[in-house]
Amino acid sequence: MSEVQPDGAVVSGLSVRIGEAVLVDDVTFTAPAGAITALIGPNGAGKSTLLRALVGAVPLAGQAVVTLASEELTGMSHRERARRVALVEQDGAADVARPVLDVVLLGRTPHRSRWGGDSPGDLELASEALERAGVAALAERDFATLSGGERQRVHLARALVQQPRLLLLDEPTNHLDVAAQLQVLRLTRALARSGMTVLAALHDLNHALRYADHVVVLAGGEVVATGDPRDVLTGELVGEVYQVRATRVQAAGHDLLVMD
Ligand SMILES: Nc1ncnc2c1ncn2[C@@H]1O[C@H](COP(=O)(O)OP(=O)(O)OP(=O)(O)O)[C@@H](O)[C@H]1O
Repeated sequence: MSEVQPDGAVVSGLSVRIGEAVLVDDVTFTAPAGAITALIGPNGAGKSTLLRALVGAVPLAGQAVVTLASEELTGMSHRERARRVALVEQDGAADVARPVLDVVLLGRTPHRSRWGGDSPGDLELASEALERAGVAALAERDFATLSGGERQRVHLARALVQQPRLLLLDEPTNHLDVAAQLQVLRLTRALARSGMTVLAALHDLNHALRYADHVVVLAGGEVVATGDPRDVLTGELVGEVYQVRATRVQAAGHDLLVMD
């Protein structure tokens, strides 16, 4: 499905410049609600920069407008935006010497009054998120002692308790073993099916083909294609964008890309 739904995210004319360098160049696309949009493109294409720009972590150049469910995100305070948008970064903070549960509860910060502590509802959300991310057994562990894959899933749990409408994932399967990759991709699909707008930078094009409903292809900071992954991710386009030989095949009932 790739038709535009009004309650998704609409990004229009988004650019990021640092000094003379144009990292993201006048990017326009839609991420439909209730769907996973895969953001793909070679190393250095601008994927992480774009995701960070959507949470206000890097300044925008020019006249960008970003709306989510018809509300304009650009111009919102950090706190207002954080109630609506969560980002799980590729290598989130690693050296936090606090129990995992406390790290996950940080996701409630934008919803809390300035002086409020953790409510029973917050604790319930945190334990549910730890369960869904497959790391409930780690709740009492010191976050700094976790493996890369465990940390990544705890960061995902933190993003879930933020209860975002728009979930941004930067390489969510990066440090994960194959079983954990599938668990995270299936969880992501379930979140999208429950109405969330998910925008995920993915390196594995076969994950994009299998799990994404919509794809945005970025190269050199520009959008070069958007649409249904099965239409967009042809051998020809992938070959051109990544400068490889790519062929689409069918195996075990799935579309697959084989690269050499
Ligand atoms: N502070 C900076 N100053 C100049 N260039 C930068 C800066 N930060 C990032 N870049 C460059 O911007 C480009 C986009 O980087 P970005 O991390 O967004 O790419 P990406 O698509 O996420 O890459 P990857 O797949 O390798 O994670 C890269 O060429 C990077 O070197």
